[in-house]
Amino acid sequence: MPSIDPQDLLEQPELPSLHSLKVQDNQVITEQELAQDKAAVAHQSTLQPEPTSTSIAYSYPPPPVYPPATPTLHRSPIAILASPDKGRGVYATADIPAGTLIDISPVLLLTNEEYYGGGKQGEGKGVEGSVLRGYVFTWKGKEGGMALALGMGSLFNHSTTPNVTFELLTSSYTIQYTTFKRITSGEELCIFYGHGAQFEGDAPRSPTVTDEGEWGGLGGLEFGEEEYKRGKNRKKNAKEKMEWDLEIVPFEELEWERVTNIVDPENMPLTTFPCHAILLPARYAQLAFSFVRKHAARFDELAHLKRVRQVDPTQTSVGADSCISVLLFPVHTAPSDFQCLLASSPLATTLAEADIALPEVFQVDVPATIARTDAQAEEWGRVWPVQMVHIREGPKALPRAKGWERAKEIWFRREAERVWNAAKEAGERGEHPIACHVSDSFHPLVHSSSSLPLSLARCTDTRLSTSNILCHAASNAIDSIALLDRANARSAPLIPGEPAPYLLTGLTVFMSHEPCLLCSMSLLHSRVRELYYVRKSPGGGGCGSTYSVHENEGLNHKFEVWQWKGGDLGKGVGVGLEVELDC
Ligand SMILES: C[S@@+](CC[C@H](N)C(=O)[O-])C[C@H]1O[C@@H](n2cnc3c(N)ncnc32)[C@H](O)[C@@H]1O
Repeated sequence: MPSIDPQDLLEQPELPSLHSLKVQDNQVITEQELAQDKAAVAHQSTLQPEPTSTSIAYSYPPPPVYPPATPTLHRSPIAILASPDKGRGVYATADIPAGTLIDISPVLLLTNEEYYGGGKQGEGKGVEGSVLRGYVFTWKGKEGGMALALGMGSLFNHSTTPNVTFELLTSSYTIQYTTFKRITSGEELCIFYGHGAQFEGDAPRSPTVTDEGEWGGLGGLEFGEEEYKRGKNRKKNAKEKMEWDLEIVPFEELEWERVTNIVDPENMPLTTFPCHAILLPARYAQLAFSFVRKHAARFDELAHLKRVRQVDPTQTSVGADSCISVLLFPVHTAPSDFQCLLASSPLATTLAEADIALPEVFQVDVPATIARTDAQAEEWGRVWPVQMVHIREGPKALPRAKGWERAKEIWFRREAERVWNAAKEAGERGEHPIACHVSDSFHPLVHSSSSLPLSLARCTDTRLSTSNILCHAASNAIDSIALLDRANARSAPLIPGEPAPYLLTGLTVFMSHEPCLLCSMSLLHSRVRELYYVRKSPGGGGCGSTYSVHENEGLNHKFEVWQWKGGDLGKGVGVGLEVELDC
């Protein structure tokens, strides 16, 4: 455990807070070296430790031998396992993305008096002489002294190439641990105790950070897509790459299809229903309208249609100069005795007075909906003249999306692969093979194929291991986001106008399988922006299979849902995990 605190070193150079301080190699440390050391350790807290040739070493006692695994009730995908040479260690039980807050440990403060037992530093009196020497952090709060992290926080081992950073939060008396690289399942989670950390039993060494490249920080997410690599290699400069990123992949070429029952009105095919109509000389039209108004169940049923159609008089037996067809009633709502009513109507009387026989009523198919484009109006108008209302015209109309930016398309494919593999791994661990990942949403202004949205939570179903039927993957993910929010660990949105962090507002969810009805409702209540799943869950899915929670008219939030249709192309996404949802 780092018994050295960056602030402490900076503020109290004469009293570096080492528990067992020995000077290695060089007996004398120059001020310059000390300053370098302080800067290097301070830098560690900003995830950028610098290699140093420091000769300070901190001696840690060897650990006792522990059982292979220590039980713990923990929400992060981490476990306490015996490490080959470091006692116990903290290990990832699932892939954890960079930037995931994995633990918040409360601390127990010890005064300097208690810690040093009234003696001097290095004398080994008091707590310093106990095994806790290897566990305390130098506390930088106003109280000073030492802090013992309770729980998981005391179990992170040291590495010169750590993957977890920590922050001492003096106001809440906690320490927060956050991954700063992507961690694969099974990997040990280590922090950096400080340059010069020396473990008893180690051969004397001059600690150095050998692989600077390992330090990625939050911005250094790797990007493994073949397509991207190919594209990137092809593109010579930043401008070319940006253009390549922003090229639009048309909807028809995407490996995803939208799960929706809502038909896009502009692409809607012509549908019709039968209507009763009558052929009349035009001057009697008003009488026909009055008749319809008097007897129609609902007059507005035909509001999207023009009520009359011009007819070529040479084609009719009515024999009028201007002849029209007039719509009377839709067949399905016409009064059953309307022919009798018509025969005794003012229209019939007036026609008789003009010595015109009452024309026969005939049936005609008419468009079932209003036209939304000029093309629809023209095509459908040949069936029967139809009203038209443009929905995407005028100065405020947004241009219609034709597809996704290539970078976005690559991201979605990669996330589909990741969530599918996470589900597979969960299955191999004996869980239900279902996974759910939550990320910031893609925005072409701030993201590119080499700077993709940040992943915020990666969870799998844990119903079996927790014996808790509520621990579905999506519920676990919603919980993880709530954990981040409780810790105030989410950053403000980068894009102006984007919602501030609140539940899953503005976030994108990837799932291996369509969520069950319960999880679909949880996602809806969480105000999720969009959901992408690989496989449908025909037995109990709530976003397309048994129900479409995401576009239910009666609910106060809607979100887009897309399903992977890439089949088993690529890397086997969508193959081999049949899941029977039991709810
Ligand atoms: C904070 S504890 C870490 C948890 C500890 N391994 C345990 O089982 O309780 C620090 C102790 O772990 C051991 N340790 C941590 N990092 C180590 C490393 N890189 N090599 C050897 N031992 C290490 C040392 O015994 C040290 O005193």
